[in-house]
This record gives sequence, C-alpha cells and structure tokens, in this order.
Amino acid sequence: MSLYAKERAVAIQAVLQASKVCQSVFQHLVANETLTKNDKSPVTVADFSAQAIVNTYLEKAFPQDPIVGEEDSKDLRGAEGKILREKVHSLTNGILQDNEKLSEDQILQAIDRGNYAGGAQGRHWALDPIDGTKGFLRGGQYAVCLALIVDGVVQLGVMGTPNLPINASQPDGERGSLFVAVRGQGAFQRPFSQEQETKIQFADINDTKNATFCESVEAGHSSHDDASLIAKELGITRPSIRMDSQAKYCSIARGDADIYLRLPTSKTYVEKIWDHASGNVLITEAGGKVSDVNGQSLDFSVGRTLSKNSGVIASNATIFDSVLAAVQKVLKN
Ligand SMILES: Nc1ncnc2c1ncn2[C@@H]1O[C@H](COP(=O)(O)O)[C@@H](OP(=O)(O)O)[C@H]1O
Ligand SMILES: [Mg+2]
Ligand SMILES: [Mg+2]
Ligand SMILES: [Mg+2]
Repeated sequence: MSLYAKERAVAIQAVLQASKVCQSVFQHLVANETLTKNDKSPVTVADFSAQAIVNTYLEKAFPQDPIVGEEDSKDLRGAEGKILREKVHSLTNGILQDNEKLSEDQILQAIDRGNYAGGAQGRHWALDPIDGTKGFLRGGQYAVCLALIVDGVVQLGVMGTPNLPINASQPDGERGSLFVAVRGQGAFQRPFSQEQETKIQFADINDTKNATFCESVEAGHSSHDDASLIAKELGITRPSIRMDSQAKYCSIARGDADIYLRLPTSKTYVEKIWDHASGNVLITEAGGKVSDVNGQSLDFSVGRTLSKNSGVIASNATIFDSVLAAVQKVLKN
C-alpha cells in the first residue's frame, strides 16, 4: 500500500461529504444567517457544518491526530447560539448516513477538535471548512481544504471545489471536483460524481509574457495594484482570472492559468496555515514551485499561522524565478 493511502481515502470521503453539506446549505438557506467574526470575516452555517463533518470522519479514522481548524463552536453555544446550533445540527445530519448522525453536543465537540495549536512535531491536520466564505455567499468559488502536516511539512492535501467547472474549457458544464495530492505521488483531479482520477499538471509555458494570473476577487486579501505592476514587468497582457479561495491553486495546477500571487496588503496580517496547506502540496506535485514573496518556503511548522512568511507566489517551475524577481522588484519600490 502506498504511503498515506488510508489518510488519502479518509480525507477524500470527509471533504466530499463536507462539500455536499456546503451545497445543501447554499440551496436551503438565504445569506442572512451569516455571522461576522471579530476579524470581520464572514462565517456561515455551512462553515460550522463542514468543520463538524470533516472532524468527525478524522476522529473516527485517526483518533490520536490533532486538528488545526479555522472555526470554533463559541457562537453555537448557550441560549444565544440556539438557532444557529439547531440549523447546523439539522443540516449536518441531513448529509450524514443513519448510522453516522450526531447530537448537538457531538457537533460542538467535533468542531472544537479543531483547536490544536499546530507546531513542528508529529502529525496534525489543517482544515479550512470553507475557504472563500465570501465566494460561497456570492455563488462563486469556494473550497473545502484539508491537509495532513507531518513534522511541519505538508504531506497530503485534498480540496473540494463545488462550483469549479470540471473542465475550464466547458464553463457551463458539470461542476464539482476533488483535487488530491500526496507528496511524491503526483497531483490528481476527480469529479464529485465518479471515483476515476486524472493526473493534472501545470501548463507548459516558458515565457512569462504568455502567462495568465489567477488572483483574489478581494483586493483586501491581495493587492491588485501591485499585481498589475508585476504583470507589466513580466510582459503579461492577458486579463487576470479572479476567483475566491484555494480554487486558485487548483486552477493553476491544472493549467487554466499560470501564476497565483498573494501580495500582502498590510504589514500586520499573518496568513493562516489552513488557507495554504492543501494548495502547497498540490502545486509541488503538479510541477510547480511555491514560496513567499521573499523566496522562502512556506513554513507550516510554527503554529496556526505562517508567521515566518509574507504573501505567496506559486507558478509553473520553469517561469518561477522570473516571477519571483518581478515580485521583488515591484515590492521594493
Ligand atoms: N487582510 C487579509 N489578507 C490576506 N488574506 C486574508 C485577509 N483577511 C482575510 N483573509 C483570508 O483570505 C481568505 C480568502 O482568500 P481569497 O481572497 O483567496 O479567497 C479567507 O479565508 P476564509 O474565507 O476561509 O475566511 C481569510 O482567511
Ligand atoms: Mg474565515
Ligand atoms: Mg480560508
Ligand atoms: Mg474558511
């Protein structure tokens, strides 16, 4: 059996079920149930349900493994959290099989299994139950992102992208894919609807002027102004593809676009490990390279955040050095 085969299978099942709960929430609920967290980022019933589902699957298969998850159950507790708690309870159980159903208490406990501090020793999971909550709310791109980190290095990443067309050249065709990568074993995509996996890789380009950027919709998450200066520097004339979430990593890894830049908009924001862990291994396994804006590898060993890094650059390995040089030239000015 190949390395991490069980982890891979469990992660696929967990992400698939969590993706289904997100689709179900989107169909059944209007956006007015959205909460706003202290950092002003939105969170929805679907974020909580997806975290409960993934953590439950992980606990069953790997009871010893700690989890770094984005959400916690605080807003679902007590009298104030009752309405939200009941919604999460019924939506979560709507997806689970009869023998998997969870009580309200079990859901709260499952969500809070995501409270691990992370670090350099041993293995833990990193979970973003919905990455791109803003995309989810506007019917755009979002991703359920799960990664296994061992001794500070991401070894496995699984992403579910319910709204991403399976084939970018058929934008009105079937949607919903899983992207899966294990370090040293390649990068793969499969539709939600069947188990057959297809190997994916970066587009084969060696001149940056033929490249396309894939960037955040939110200028507050990555500077659009700096990106357009870097595009000029690289001779890029094609318009950027904008989408929310780590679906950006998936898009470049299968060659829909070529370069993903996350250019810091403030000196104080620190990237979170769950926003990049699964994308990180997918990029490497699809023939790409990834670093921060200083050319340093992303360091997943320092806790829940990427406190040693600033921003992200990901591209095809062939053009990576040129992209890094352009980023550094523009950011220095
Ligand atoms: N000022 C900021 N700079 C960079 N990322 C930010 C940010 N504020 C929030 N984010 C993160 O950006 C993620 C979405 O990124 P993107 O723009 O690529 O879709 C959010 O994930 P969530 O949606 O999981 O909260 C959130 O963690
Ligand atoms: Mg968030
Ligand atoms: Mg996120
Ligand atoms: Mg999230």
